[in-house]
Amino acid sequence: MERFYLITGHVSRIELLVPLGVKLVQLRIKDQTEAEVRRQIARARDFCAVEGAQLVVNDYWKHALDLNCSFVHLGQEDMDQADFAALRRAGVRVGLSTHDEAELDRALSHDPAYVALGPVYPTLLKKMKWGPQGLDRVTRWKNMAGDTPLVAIGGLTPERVAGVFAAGADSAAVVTDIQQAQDPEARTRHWIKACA
Ligand SMILES: Cc1ncc(COP(=O)(O)OP(=O)(O)O)c(N)n1
Ligand SMILES: Cc1ncsc1CCOP(=O)(O)O
Ligand SMILES: [Mg+2]
Repeated sequence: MERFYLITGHVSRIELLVPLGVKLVQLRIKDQTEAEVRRQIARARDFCAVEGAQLVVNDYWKHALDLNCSFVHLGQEDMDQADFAALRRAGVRVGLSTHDEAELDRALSHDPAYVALGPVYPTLLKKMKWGPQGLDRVTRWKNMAGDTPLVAIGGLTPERVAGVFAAGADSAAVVTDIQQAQDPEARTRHWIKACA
C-alpha cells in the first residue's frame, strides 16, 4: 500500500498536489450539493486517471458506483447505509474507519482494502468522541488486522510519520497539516520525502 495518503476537501487541491507525486488521494467533500459532489468526483476521477494516482471517494459510495470510481472510504455510520455486495460486484475497493476493537472486528468482516485507525494524535479537523489513540494502539491494530493494510490518521505531520510506520502502520493519512499549510505544495513535497 502507498505510504503517503493525502486527503483533500476539493478537487482543485487534487489538481494542485497530485502532480507533485501523490499516488493515493482521497476526495473528502463535506457540505456541498449533490450536483457539486458529482461534478467534483467526476473531475477528480478523470484527473487521477491521467496522473496515474488512485482516487478514493469518501462517503459518497453511490456516486462512486455511478461514476465508475474504483475505491471508496467509509466510516462506521457510512457503513450502516452502504451496499457492500453492490460495491464488491462492481470491483470497488473499500477502506474503513475504526476506533475501537468492536469497530475493527466489524470492519474486518467486510474484507476491506485497508482499515484506518484514528485519531492517532489530537486532530483539529473535527470534534470526535475518540481521544488520541497513541502509537501502542497502532501496533495493536497492526497485530489484529493481520494482512489487511493499516492506515494511521489524525494529527499526523512529517515529523510524526517515522513513529507511526515504526509502530506498524502501512500508510499515513493527512488532512490538516497540508490543508492549513502556508505553502501546501512545499508541505506535500516534505510529506512525500518523509514517507519515502
Ligand atoms: C483514511 C481515512 N480514515 C478515516 C476517515 C474518516 O472517515 P469517517 O469516520 O467517515 O469521517 P469523515 O471523514 O467522513 O468525516 C477518512 N475519511 N479517511
Ligand atoms: C477524519 C478523521 N478520522 C480520524 S482522525 C481524522 C482527522 C483527520 O486527520 P488530520 O488531523 O490530519 O486532519
Ligand atoms: Mg465518512
